[in-house]
Amino acid sequence: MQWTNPAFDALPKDDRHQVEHWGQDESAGILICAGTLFERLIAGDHTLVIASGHRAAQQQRQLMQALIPQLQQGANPFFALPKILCELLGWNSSAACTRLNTEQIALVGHWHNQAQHSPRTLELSASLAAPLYAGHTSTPQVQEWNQTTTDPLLPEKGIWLGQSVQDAEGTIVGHLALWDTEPQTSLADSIHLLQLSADLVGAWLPPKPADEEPQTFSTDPLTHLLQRDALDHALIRSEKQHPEHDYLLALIDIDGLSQINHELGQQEGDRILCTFAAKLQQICRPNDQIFRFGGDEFVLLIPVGKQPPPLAKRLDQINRSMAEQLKLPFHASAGLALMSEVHGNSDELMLLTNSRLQQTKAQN
Ligand SMILES: Nc1nc2c(ncn2[C@@H]2O[C@H](COP(=O)(O)OP(=O)(O)OP(=O)(O)O)[C@@H](O)[C@H]2O)c(=O)[nH]1
Repeated sequence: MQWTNPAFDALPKDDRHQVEHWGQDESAGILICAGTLFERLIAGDHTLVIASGHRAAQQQRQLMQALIPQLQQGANPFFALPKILCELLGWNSSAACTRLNTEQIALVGHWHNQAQHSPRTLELSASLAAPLYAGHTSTPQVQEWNQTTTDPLLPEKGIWLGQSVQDAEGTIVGHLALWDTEPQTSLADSIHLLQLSADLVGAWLPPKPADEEPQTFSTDPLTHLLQRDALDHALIRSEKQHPEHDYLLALIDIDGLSQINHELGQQEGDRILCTFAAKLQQICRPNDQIFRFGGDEFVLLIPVGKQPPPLAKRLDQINRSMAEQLKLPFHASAGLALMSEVHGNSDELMLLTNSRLQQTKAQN
């Protein structure tokens, strides 16, 4: 048997002998040598030896080591992954988006030039990822371009890789992307890691409860958020899951929307409602639920792990970022309460959050 292959030739002499010897021995199917995994496929008289890149395996391990602890601490995988992928693969930019509705996606994680950038809502039709959402495909997309594109994130030229994220039922719920003007990394390694990341996120997303009839709920035409009927349903479900699982309910109310409408017009009021809704969505982790409860009221229903999430701090950040973005004074008040405080009674939970909201508003 003659062994010819640049990768094989690059092995130290002793390792080459070991691989050659193993290649002729038909008893064992796998060899690990010099950190590389060799696998043998036999078809008739022909033997094909496949070496799985040592580097790919290392990158996969590093991905798990970086991502899993963050997931355990309650991080949103869509927020965490772009930084992890850029640092592992050496690309300049990465994004992880979730589908908001048929026209919009939420840019949840955005790592660019070694910094995390703010979440925002993007138009799906302008994104290079639009074809990923059009068909139920798990095939990655590769695009190279030399002129300005419609995608607001992309530079004037470069290479873009995109991979859809599907939930357990195969529904496309978002995508991951990498781009760079001149990528220095192997495209094959990058695609491979992007696919693995998408599979991990898909597996991490909460499964839809099997014991329930699928139900459709109305969405609010302005913000595309679920409404009161869906909140009632979610509260009954969380009531049933208590006391094994606790939930944090937040009732959030934009202060002075009627004044904004009066001074700046209804359209500006609408824009503020949509921007605020998108920012609330961006702080939601995969198991969190968000609803538009009334005109200027929103509700978050959040499963609580070992500790309640730092929601009050996140809402403060949203207030600051709204004021900065709108260049207007902006404040939304919140009343928070745990299901365990009211012994699993969701009606009382709503009353408690409402009274806390009123207390907070009275102090502002
Ligand atoms: N632009 C816009 N305004 C809305 C919408 N739905 C409700 N509103 C307005 O939101 C305001 C809600 O009134 P209030 O409950 O008094 O709230 P507020 O003016 O924010 O006052 P506080 O909540 O007490 O701070 C009303 O003026 C409604 O017209 C909407 O979809 N778009």
